[in-house]
Amino acid sequence: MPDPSRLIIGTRGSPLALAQAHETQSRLMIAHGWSDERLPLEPIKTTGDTIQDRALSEAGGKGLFTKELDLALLAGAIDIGVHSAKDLPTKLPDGVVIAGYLPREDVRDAFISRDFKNIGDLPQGGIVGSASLRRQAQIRRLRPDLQVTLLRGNVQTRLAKLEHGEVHATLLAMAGLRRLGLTDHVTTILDTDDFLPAVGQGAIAITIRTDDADIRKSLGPILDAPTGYALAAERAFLTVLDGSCRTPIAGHARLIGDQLELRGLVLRPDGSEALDVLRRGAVADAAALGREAGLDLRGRMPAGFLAP
Ligand SMILES: NCc1[nH]cc(CCC(=O)O)c1CC(=O)O
Repeated sequence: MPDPSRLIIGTRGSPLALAQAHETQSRLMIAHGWSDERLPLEPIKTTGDTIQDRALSEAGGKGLFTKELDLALLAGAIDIGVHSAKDLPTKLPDGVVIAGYLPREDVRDAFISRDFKNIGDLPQGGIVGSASLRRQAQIRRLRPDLQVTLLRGNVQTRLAKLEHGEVHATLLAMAGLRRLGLTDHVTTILDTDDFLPAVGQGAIAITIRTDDADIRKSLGPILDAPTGYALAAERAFLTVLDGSCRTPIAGHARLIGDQLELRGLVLRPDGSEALDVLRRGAVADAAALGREAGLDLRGRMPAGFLAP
């Protein structure tokens, strides 16, 4: 086993990002018996962290959260990047690859409200806050009468805005709430059959320099193979459909025995139309499964379905 004197963990500075970096750090400490001094955290501010006034889909999308970490990795300022897999673009810069994923957390979304039990219980014309096109479109699909407003900021900020009555309800990933110890706020957990998560939701991806065999080896014991298969299918699915980050897309794969099952969904932003796909296949063909599911959906889409 390679034994670097230090393995620098790059992370964003948000509370959720730091929680994920700490989880990575403690898994490495346990796996190798290393001290935390050998696994320093290096918080890095990203462009995405500084944009608060617009939807990120307008400002340039997912890469805004990862570019600075990619550059730090390539410059050798950090040895690994810890990311929410959900926020990682399908295409990473040359020289950066995903080494793998930590065991996946809860993939589901949570409905959170002070006064109402679930989406169906919200009053006519009620206000739901979410910055996610996927959540906005699925809410509109279920309840065309609701008003959906942009609710940005980190998880704690959004919960505070809900508390102050800015919106009747919001949706957040269970994974983030669990990692932050905030599950007390959850009103109802939404089943994946009713509300499909984002590709990668609940998974932590670790990026490395492509040629860094030693670091890759050090990560081996903490990476989770089943999560890797599911994410290979989901990310291949997203890659086929990823013409625009303004298209609401959802996708979730899970292992059933040695089979992988993938559900995918694309919607019009106003929720007026949705197309879904369900595929099963061998784990070994995870990426092909995802690609075929994406191509299937693409073939069924009416012209103009994918936002430009
Ligand atoms: N885009 C923000 C983001 N990125 C990852 C998570 C939560 C953790 C996860 O989904 O893995 C969140 C917050 C949320 O969607 O509630």
